Amino acid sequence: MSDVNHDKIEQAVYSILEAVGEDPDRDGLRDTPKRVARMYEEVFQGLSQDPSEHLHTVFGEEHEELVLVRDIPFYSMCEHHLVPFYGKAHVGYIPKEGQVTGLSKLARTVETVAKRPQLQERITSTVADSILQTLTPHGVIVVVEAEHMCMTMRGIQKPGTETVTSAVRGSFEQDEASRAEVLTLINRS
Ligand SMILES: Nc1nc2c(ncn2[C@@H]2O[C@H](COP(=O)(O)OP(=O)(O)OP(=O)(O)O)[C@@H](O)[C@H]2O)c(=O)[nH]1
Ligand SMILES: [Zn+2]
Repeated sequence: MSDVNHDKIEQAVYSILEAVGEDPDRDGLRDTPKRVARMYEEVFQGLSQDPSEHLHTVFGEEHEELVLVRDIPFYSMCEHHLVPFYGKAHVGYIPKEGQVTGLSKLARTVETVAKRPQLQERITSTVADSILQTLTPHGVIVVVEAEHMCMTMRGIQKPGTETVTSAVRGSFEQDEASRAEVLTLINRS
């Protein structure tokens, strides 16, 4: 259930259009406040979800070695400028005691966390910590690569720059070899 208040968004968008010198009542803009309200409900739907809720599906499979889902595409909204940033997340973990979750659940966790006003660093650490707390694996590693529209279409205007963030938990923190293995697998084209 979403807590997004459509009326408030519509009023705010109407005011913004007025404030930039547009006529919010002209034909092309008349429905824009409603459209933006629907869009915000969609792109911020993660605010009403718990990222860990997806991870309770476990299979009891005794696999205590690496599971890596790489190249999970995501779209998020920069909390500073409310413009998109987007890219790929790579999620790896080493399950413990049969706590193996569904592969799609890792992508769902990324989706829930991304669909909020966000910082790339917080997406990365929230996904890692949700997996750590829910599945209590030996280790978790999350790498996120993204392009930020606030750095391309405005401001410093540097299209093509890519920001890479990582969060490393548990055994990956000490075990350099397994960390290197995951990074090699992530970068393999
Ligand atoms: N660390 C981090 N910074 C981000 C992220 N998204 C946007 N930013 C940065 O947030 C900063 C906000 O800086 P401010 O000086 O408050 O705002 P601004 O004047 O619009 O900044 P400029 O983008 O440099 O024009 C900028 O440096 C952005 O590049 C993110 O996910 N992580
Ligand atoms: Zn920004």
